[in-house]
Amino acid sequence: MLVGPPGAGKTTVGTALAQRWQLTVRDTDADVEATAAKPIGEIFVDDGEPAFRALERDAVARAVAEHDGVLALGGGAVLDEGTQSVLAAYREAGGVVVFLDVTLAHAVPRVGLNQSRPLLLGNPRAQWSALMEARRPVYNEVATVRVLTDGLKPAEVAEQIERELAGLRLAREAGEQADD
Ligand SMILES: Nc1ncnc2c1ncn2[C@@H]1O[C@H](COP(=O)(O)OP(=O)(O)OP(=O)(O)O)[C@@H](O)[C@H]1O
Ligand SMILES: O=C(O)C1=C[C@@H](O)[C@@H](O)[C@H](O)C1
Ligand SMILES: [Mg+2]
Repeated sequence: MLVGPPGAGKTTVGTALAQRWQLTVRDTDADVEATAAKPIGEIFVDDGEPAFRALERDAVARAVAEHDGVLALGGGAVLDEGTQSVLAAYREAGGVVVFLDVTLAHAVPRVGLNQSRPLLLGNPRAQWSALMEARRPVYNEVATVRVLTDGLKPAEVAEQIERELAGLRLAREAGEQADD
């Protein structure tokens, strides 16, 4: 499962990982849009952020229950307490949550002025910065591992995630042997 701020590359890297591992990727933003039958920007304008967050909460719970593959979460999904419990259960069951990290200087060119991110409208730089300052502790809290994506191509991020997963697997196996 990939979490992180807008522009971290959750959708892009999630797709790359799914291709590498011959799995499918599920993106909760796409699920919310399918449920609402309109783009995220329109949900925010027509129905407001609380309505979007309620759809997102359900989308994450359904995705975790139904999908056995790569999961990319919407950037703000982890703020919801119900979702935090779902993620805790996911980790408890052996699922790995990866915090795709990125700094402002690298995130802004990636998100650009794209109108599809309603929370960044106006001043994307200031909005992204404020949002990340508030969320960074939450991303760290819910994640099993953190991967800094600055200066890395999506394929290189995917390789770094594979290395982190291999390290985790070794640590878990060593822990199991120590328990025996
Ligand atoms: N490591 C990277 N290096 C350069 N560009 C990247 C990288 N990862 C993603 N991008 C580009 O940045 C843009 C945003 O990426 P993406 O949509 O995957 O981010 P996201 O984390 O899913 O954002 P959101 O939270 O808004 O869904 C895309 O144009 C993508 O091609
Ligand atoms: O960071 C956020 O709060 C968001 C990120 C996107 O993935 C979308 O879920 C939406 O634009 C809100
Ligand atoms: Mg995305």
